[in-house]
Amino acid sequence: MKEEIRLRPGSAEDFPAICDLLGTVFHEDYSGELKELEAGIFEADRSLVADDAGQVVGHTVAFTRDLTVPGAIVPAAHVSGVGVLPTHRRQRLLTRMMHRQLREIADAGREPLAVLWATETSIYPRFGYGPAASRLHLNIMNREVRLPAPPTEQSGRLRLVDPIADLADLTKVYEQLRPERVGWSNRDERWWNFVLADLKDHRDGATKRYAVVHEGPDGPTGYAVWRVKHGWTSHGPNGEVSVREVAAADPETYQALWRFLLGIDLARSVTFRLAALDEPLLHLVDEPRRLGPSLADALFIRLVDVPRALAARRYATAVDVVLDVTDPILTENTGRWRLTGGPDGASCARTDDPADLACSVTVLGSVYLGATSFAALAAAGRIRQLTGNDPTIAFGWHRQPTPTEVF
Ligand SMILES: CC(=O)SCCNC(=O)CCNC(=O)[C@H](O)C(C)(C)COP(=O)(O)OP(=O)(O)OC[C@H]1O[C@@H](n2cnc3c(N)ncnc32)[C@H](O)[C@@H]1OP(=O)(O)O
Repeated sequence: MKEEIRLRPGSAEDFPAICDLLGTVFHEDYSGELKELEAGIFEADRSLVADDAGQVVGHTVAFTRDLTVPGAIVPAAHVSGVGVLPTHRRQRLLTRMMHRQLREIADAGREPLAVLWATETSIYPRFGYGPAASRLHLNIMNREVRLPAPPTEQSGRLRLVDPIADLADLTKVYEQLRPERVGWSNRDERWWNFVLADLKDHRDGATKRYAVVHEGPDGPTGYAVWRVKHGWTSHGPNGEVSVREVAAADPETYQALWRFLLGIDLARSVTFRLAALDEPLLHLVDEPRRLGPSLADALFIRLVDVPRALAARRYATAVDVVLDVTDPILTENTGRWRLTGGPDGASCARTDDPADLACSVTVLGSVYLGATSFAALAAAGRIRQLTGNDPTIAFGWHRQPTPTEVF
């Protein structure tokens, strides 16, 4: 009789087989540079493999990182590297791996949240992950948009740097901004290397990565990272600038960086895949239409420990609401929870009081970052509002999340 496929913790010895599996499921070559890069962030003790008689046929990993949420930085399991071999699909291996991984995260007790990027939007809501942050993909006709003229008295200047050699400047800015930027993850040296990696296979004929730092009187106030793909048509130059990341501490820096990126010579388009839904550039150029925005999903959030997660973030206004939550996987989350709090903090505890609204744990994931409203989900029939006590405003936040990296 065939043995059941068993789930077991991964180990350093499994790493080559895991890379082979990721290469097969993501249709990418996971040998060479990419394998080395993955090795730098691999957490063997948080990887989970499906083992079919000694063959790795499924995998997932949870990276140990923190995530900025409204008003706080919270430990969040960053789930990634999910795949099942084509020969083993639709046999519930993903389902088993997701259930086990969530149970392990919950039992370890470090992280009240899990977060991921999905290859297909429909995969993860069934496991309690709600789409919590969207992004804009900008495809900018750079010659068709104008920014306001720069101020005559500029306090800063731009300096071309090497993204790796001058990492200290980028890190300084990133760390200064991170507490306020919902959707940002902490980056130690390993993660900076991962994010800024410049694999030849990923360049698609473009240049290496460049970076520019905006230097103010007291040090760096922002940076941008990009590359350019050379292009030429019968009309002349047709280069494409591909922006990886822009971070700016103030409006002058933001304008200076975008003026620079949109003005790169010999380029006729600028793409930026990780713009926020309320990206300030939309309010800066004279022709926002020419930014060519299209909507895409970004972060999915899973509340692993509902009361701890709800108490960890802050709320835009005072809130006192009883939520009736359903969680078929981590059943300890199921039941009624009273959330009280506001802009200075919150607490959440079990209650027998009647509920103001009833929803799934997936819905709580969707509203957690303040980007999706309870009211919109109620209008879609995803929430049952049972009383007039509607927490939509309290759960909102003044800025949309700004996802900065796909992990
Ligand atoms: C965070 C990340 O790493 S995202 C990366 C996800 N990985 C990929 O996209 C790589 C390519 N795909 C795969 O490796 C696999 O198809 C997986 C991992 C997505 C699914 O693995 P499986 O073991 O086949 O999933 P499983 O059998 O547990 O299916 C569970 C349910 O999800 C559904 N489902 C599975 N894959 C998909 C998909 N790609 N799109 C939509 N629904 C899906 C199944 O239909 C099933 O639904 P049901 O419970 O109603 O019957």
